[in-house]
Order: sequence, then structure tokens, then C-alpha cells
Amino acid sequence: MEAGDRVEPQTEELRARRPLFEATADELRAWTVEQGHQAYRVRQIQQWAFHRRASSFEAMTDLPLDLRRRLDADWSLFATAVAFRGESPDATDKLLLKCRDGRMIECVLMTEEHRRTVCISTQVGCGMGCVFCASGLRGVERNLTTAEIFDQVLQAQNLLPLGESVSHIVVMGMGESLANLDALLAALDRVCSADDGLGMSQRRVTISTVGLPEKIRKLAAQDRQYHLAVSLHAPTEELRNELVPVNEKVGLTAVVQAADDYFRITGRQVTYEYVMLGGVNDRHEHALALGRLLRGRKSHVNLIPYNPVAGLPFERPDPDGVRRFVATLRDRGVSATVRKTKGQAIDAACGQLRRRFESAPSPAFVSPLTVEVS
Ligand SMILES: C[S@@+](CC[C@H](N)C(=O)[O-])C[C@H]1O[C@@H](n2cnc3c(N)ncnc32)[C@H](O)[C@@H]1O
Ligand code: SF4
Repeated sequence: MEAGDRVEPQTEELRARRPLFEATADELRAWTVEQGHQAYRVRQIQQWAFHRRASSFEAMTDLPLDLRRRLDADWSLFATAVAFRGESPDATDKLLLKCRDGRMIECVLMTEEHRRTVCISTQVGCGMGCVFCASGLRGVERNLTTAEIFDQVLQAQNLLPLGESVSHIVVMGMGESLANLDALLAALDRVCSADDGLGMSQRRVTISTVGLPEKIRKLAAQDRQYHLAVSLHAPTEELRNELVPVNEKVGLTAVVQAADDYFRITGRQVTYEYVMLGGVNDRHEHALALGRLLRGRKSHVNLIPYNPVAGLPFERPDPDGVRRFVATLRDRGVSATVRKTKGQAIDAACGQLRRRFESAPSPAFVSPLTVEVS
């Protein structure tokens, strides 16, 4: 598949069959024996599905034909269909995936020298309403299912050459991750399972949240190794209330306390994300206040230069100002770095590709919308 092409769904059509990944190895073994085949075939099926990039059951050529046909009748390899693939010159691929109900979700694959990182979504839209973010402009439509979350990793992995795998996951796409925590955890468990998943290390997964204190504590209690990123964006209650409306109910202090608890319970250092909006939260006084808030806390600040969203009144920050902001934090003993903005050419900020796709479909976009999903 070439980037930017019209994309037909996988050779396998999306039908209302159960996604293969939902079955545990034991369940699939029982099903395989029921079909009159030996249980060891399950290892082959899962190898094809999760590591050998099969695009259909038909392509699993070392399985008996009869078993391939039965698989095709009862199971689906994917829960979504690739509707559009965009590629950026900075080695970033963005996939727009169509769900069975016709809704679109986004994921991004970023390829660096030693990393293959996929950024995944957890909801269609978002209900948190951060004023600078494209994801929340129309509110939340629904939570993604476990299958739809897992599928994003699988579909992104399928873009890589055989022998290369997704090495890292960041849950930083559309939606508030912790508002769909149970489905997310179930999907990540399978992604990280060496027995019947992709075998990824939990330590290479970062979950980003707007900061829902009770959910942060619930995540901390899961006995998992996930890295937590908290989207702070402002050093004072007043400014955070303006930028992140949910803060009015939650409160900055409660968010930071929950993040402290996450570190205390898991021993994993928390990252604070801070989107820098030109002239809004990027001034020296903001750096000083952020330094005061985080000084002495075992944390790291990730500054994200704003990626402008059409129709929203925010601008990128001045690069020299960003450098001064970092220096001010570091002078106060707060660890901080600036994130490289990848994928702008393909709208790789959350929710932007879907929005462009839905609001102004160009001829190149029309074909995928006609994909039949039953
Ligand atoms: C899209 S959110 C998804 C995860 C979760 N809802 C959260 O807020 O952390 C991931 C990160 O992207 C940031 N973000 C949203 N819109 C952005 C934009 N236009 N430019 C840069 N970063 C953006 C958010 O502030 C957040 O830190
Ligand atoms: S930044 Fe995160 S929480 Fe805020 S609207 Fe966007 S996706 Fe939702």
C-alpha cells in the first residue's frame, strides 16, 4: 500500500465476526480441536496474525485449506478497515481506520532509528473540551472497544517491513485515555502478552491523561509497568480552568497529588505534558510558577509546541521563548525537554485528520467512505 493512496479495506472484508485477538490461546485451541484440527495450529495462526502480517486467513499458506476456510467463517483478523493512509516526510504514517459502525479513528506510526512508536486513540472524540484540541470539538461520541484499541497497534505494525515490530506505544491520540480505562487495559494486556499477543514490554507503553485523580489511582493499583503522562498545560488553577475546563471540577492540586501517588505506588516517574500556546501559557511568569509547582517532585516536563488547529485561535510559541522556558525550569532543578513535532504534514495532531476528512471530503477521500462495513 502506498501512502496517500485510495485504500480499499483489507482483502478480508469487515464483517460481524469476532476479532481473532479476543480469543485467548486456550479458547482458540478448543475451537481448533472442535474443527477437527490439532491444537498446535493455534501457534501458527497467532504467528501469522500478530507477527507475519497476514492480511487474510487465505494468506496463511501453511495451514490446511479447510482450517483457513473455517477461520474465515468464524473470525475476523481485524476490527477496523484502513480508510486512508497519509505519510509525512519525517517518517510518520497516519492511519484513518473505519470502525464497523462507520466511525473513524486515528493512529500514527512514528519511525525513528531505534524506535517504532504508535500513537493510539481510546475514544471517538473527547468529552474533556480542552480549548486548543481538535479531538474534543464535537464532544465524545463513544468509547472505543478493546478490539478497536488493539487493532490500531496491529494495523500500524502491518505498515512495517517484516521483521520489524512496534517497539513503543503512546496513548496520546483521540480521547481521554482514563475515561475508557477498562477497555484500554484489556487491549494493552493483549498487546503486552508474550503468549497470545504482540509481546511488547509494559515499560514501553505511555498512557497520557488530562488528569482524572481517581482513575490515576486505579491505574496505579493495577500492578502494571505503564508510564504515566499527565497533561498539565498550566501552572495555576485559574489558567488551567481556562484551557482545560474539566479542571474546574478536578483542580490542579488534586491532579498533582494523584500523580505523586502514582509515583509512590508504582515507583515510575511521571511526565507532565505542557502544550505551549503562543502568548497564552508560554511566558516567563508561567515557567517560574511551573518551576515552583514541580520543584522537588520526581517528575519530568515535556513541552509540546502547539500544532495549530484550523478555526481555533491559538498559535505556535516563539522558539526562543520555548528555549528560555526550558532553561528557567532546569535552573530550578525541574527536568524538562521539548518534544519534536512530527507528522504535521499529515495532520498528526489528535483528531485533525478525522476532522479534515469529515468536514471537507476531497475526491481522494470519497472512495474509502464507501467501504461497506456490515
Ligand atoms: C490528544 S491528548 C490524548 C490523551 C489525553 N486525553 C490527554 O489529554 O493527555 C494527548 C496530548 O496531545 C496534546 N494536544 C492536543 N492537541 C494538540 C495540538 N493541537 N498541538 C499539540 N499538542 C496537542 C494534549 O494536550 C495532550 O497532552
Ligand atoms: S487534550 Fe486530551 S483530554 Fe483534552 S480534549 Fe484533547 S484528547 Fe481530550
